[in-house]
Amino acid sequence: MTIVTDTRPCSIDVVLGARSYPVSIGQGLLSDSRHWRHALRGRHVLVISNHTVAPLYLDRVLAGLEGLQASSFLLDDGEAHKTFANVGNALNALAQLGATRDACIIALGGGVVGDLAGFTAACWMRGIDFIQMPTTLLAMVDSSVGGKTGVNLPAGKNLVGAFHQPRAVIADIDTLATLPQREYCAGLAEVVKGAAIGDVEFFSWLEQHADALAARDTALLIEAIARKVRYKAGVVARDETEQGERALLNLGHSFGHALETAGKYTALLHGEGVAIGMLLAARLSERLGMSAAADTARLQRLLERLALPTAIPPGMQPQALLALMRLDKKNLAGTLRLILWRGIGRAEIVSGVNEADVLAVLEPA
Ligand SMILES: NC(=O)c1ccc[n+]([C@@H]2O[C@H](COP(=O)([O-])OP(=O)(O)OC[C@H]3O[C@@H](n4cnc5c(N)ncnc54)[C@H](O)[C@@H]3O)[C@@H](O)[C@H]2O)c1
Ligand SMILES: O=C(O)C(=O)C[C@@H](O)[C@H](O)[C@H](O)COP(=O)(O)O
Ligand SMILES: [Zn+2]
Repeated sequence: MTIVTDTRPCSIDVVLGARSYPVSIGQGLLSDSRHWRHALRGRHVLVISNHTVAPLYLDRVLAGLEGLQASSFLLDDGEAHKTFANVGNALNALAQLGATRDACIIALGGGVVGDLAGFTAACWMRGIDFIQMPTTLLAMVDSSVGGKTGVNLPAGKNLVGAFHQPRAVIADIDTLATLPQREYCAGLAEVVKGAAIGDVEFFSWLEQHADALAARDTALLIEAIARKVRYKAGVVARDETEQGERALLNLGHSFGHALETAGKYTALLHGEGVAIGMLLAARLSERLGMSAAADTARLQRLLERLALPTAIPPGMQPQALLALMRLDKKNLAGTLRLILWRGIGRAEIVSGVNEADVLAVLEPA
């Protein structure tokens, strides 16, 4: 067993030419504005957060904005509020602030806040700066990195959006102290996803340390965040706008997004949908002769040890889930295009997947 004890801050670059940016991971980063204030170019700053996170951490950020014209815009909490209407409300807050083109939005919160704030930044005056300050594990390891921004429609997840990269990502792991355990575990699902797609050694490392990670060991957590961010940064640098390889980061998401939508964004957290979705993708891959049952079993065991759900919640109908999957953004020419699995560390984009095979894995066992 490898022993991990290093808790020093670290920084990982997302390399995208003139739009490159650092992802800083460590403790005490929000309170010490020397870590992020240099990324602000103009005078106007709008901090977008929500009614749960703002009472906990907004004062730390506002303290670092002294001397600037800053205000905040708060969302109600939850995935159901990642809407077009709220982008409109946030844009109005920018107008009220008198934000010029050198203004900056700071996204302080989880993936919902980050996706919506990033999209708002992409829209205001056709694009202004934004900084991601993720406060959930999921946002630290995934949504704050890579520039996918957007909102949901009643018809499905993330159907409207833009690629718009942040100027910096500041992941202050002190904020995780207040994160509920269920949300923490949902973030671990996106860590497992990275390993399942592209890093067999990382997958074994997660198996080795699953219990300590679930118990939030600080040094292991920093290492896990850094490894996942490094992996994602590499994929994004090679394929920023998902012309190819980046689609692999969607392992489990065609199923997962359908599950989240079917649950009206309240039954399952995003990471939970991804956990179940990865297993369904693994079972479908097995059915198509692409992967072995032993790999599916290893994936299921790891997810269970991280307290993640592995079964479709009762009452969700296979046909209804399939209908939602038909609207997934990866599909082309009216056929299903899914990310399937060749076993631990290897995923693949597969076009023209037969709907009968998908239905077979959606049926209750
Ligand atoms: N853009 C991307 O690449 C990308 C990647 C993955 C997920 N996503 C999106 O991210 C969203 C999921 O993000 P999430 O899991 O962070 O959910 P979330 O933003 O809803 O946050 C989860 C919950 O934790 C609360 N919270 C946040 N920080 C907290 C803290 N420090 N202490 C206490 N409570 C805190 C929030 O108020 C919320 O109730 C989904 O909309 C998903 O589609 C986007
Ligand atoms: O960054 C990516 O690329 C991802 O696919 C990361 C996913 O974990 C994330 O949930 C993303 O929002 C899904 O994107 P979408 O294009 O399927 O909406
Ligand atoms: Zn995701």
